[in-house]
Amino acid sequence: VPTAVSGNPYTGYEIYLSPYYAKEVDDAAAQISDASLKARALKVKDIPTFVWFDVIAKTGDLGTYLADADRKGKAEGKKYIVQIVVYDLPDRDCAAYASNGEFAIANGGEANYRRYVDQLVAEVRKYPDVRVIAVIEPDSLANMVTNMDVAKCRGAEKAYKEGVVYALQKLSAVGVYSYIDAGHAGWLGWNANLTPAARLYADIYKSAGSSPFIKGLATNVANYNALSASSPDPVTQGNQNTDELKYINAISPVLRQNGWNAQFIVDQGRSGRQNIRNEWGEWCNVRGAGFGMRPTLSTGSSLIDAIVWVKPGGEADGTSNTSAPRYDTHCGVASAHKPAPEAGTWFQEYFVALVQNASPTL
Ligand SMILES: O=[N+]([O-])c1ccc(O[C@@H]2O[C@H](CO)[C@@H](O[C@@H]3O[C@H](CO)[C@@H](O[C@@H]4O[C@H](CO)[C@@H](O)[C@H](O)[C@H]4O)[C@H](O)[C@H]3O)[C@H](O)[C@H]2O)cc1
Ligand SMILES: [Mg+2]
Repeated sequence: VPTAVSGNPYTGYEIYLSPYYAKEVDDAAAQISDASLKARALKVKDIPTFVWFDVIAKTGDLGTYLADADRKGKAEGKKYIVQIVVYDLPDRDCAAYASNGEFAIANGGEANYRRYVDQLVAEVRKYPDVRVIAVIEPDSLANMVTNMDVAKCRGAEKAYKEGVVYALQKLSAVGVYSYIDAGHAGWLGWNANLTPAARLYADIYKSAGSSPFIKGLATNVANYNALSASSPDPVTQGNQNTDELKYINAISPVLRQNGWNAQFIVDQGRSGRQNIRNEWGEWCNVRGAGFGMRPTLSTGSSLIDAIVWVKPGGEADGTSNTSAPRYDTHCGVASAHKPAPEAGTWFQEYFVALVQNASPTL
């Protein structure tokens, strides 16, 4: 079994650029006629994002990316990281509709999920010289903290907890560094949610054997919050944790009290603009968002290993088609950019807006 580095797993490594996202951006830029806008759009190709494994059929692609990163690393005398999102729990996205997944608990979903994890692990095992960093199951455990009043979430509790622990154990055994998704300041940062959240995450960490490969938590995945806001966004009213740094500084000591010295990574892919929402709970294709802080290890906080782009900007959060099976009313609110395609599929107008609103500018 490989040995985990005690420090930041990002240090000394290049981050592999997802060919999947690079192609999406190339195709998007080809549709842009304005020369300046086109040039800015193309710059996004060089910014590392996470590859989302949202269906079991994509697990083979991990081997392709790892082989490519391995070849590049050996050719360039560099060491590469491939950033992935593990995102296929049965009854996925239990409190919403937009990202419901392929596996159902009622239809063998828990066994299918273990097979999905095993297939990812089999690919990782082939390429020991490439480092894999994984964000584990966006929204799932956060929903266990705040949405146990939703029947589908109550019904998913066992599958989510056992599934996440299984993924952590199996991925750690082949040297994958994991950051478990922990919602964001506007979700688990509220007083009522913070301590229950910290207790749950610490329990999961211990249940997974307290592996040193389980590095910590990932926050703000597919959300729009500032890392550190100069002035609080009005929607944060009532929550003293008005941005991700405040949320992290608040939850870190509670995690330590519960036996986990967790580190953090923070998604800033769509955080370039603040004050774009009417309610903090708005999450779907929020209009006015811009590409945010570029990925960096100069995070300004000893608790934060890296600023990252987890949600690839330009891939939709959910369809606005009210007759679609996965239509979620959150994708129909005033702040949601419409018309929008299905979650995960390319949303050209939204991508163009992210480029135009980028801060820092591209
Ligand atoms: O004044 N007060 O004192 C007070 C106290 C407590 C209050 O209650 C809190 O209100 C918060 C909203 O303000 C709620 O947070 C929202 O919860 C939703 C899930 O239920 C999340 O949605 C997910 O978002 C993901 C992307 O991030 C999507 O991928 C995913 O599909 C989608 O489902 C929203 O982000 C998140 O912002 C909290 O639960 C709730 O506890 C409110 C006020
Ligand atoms: Mg989502």
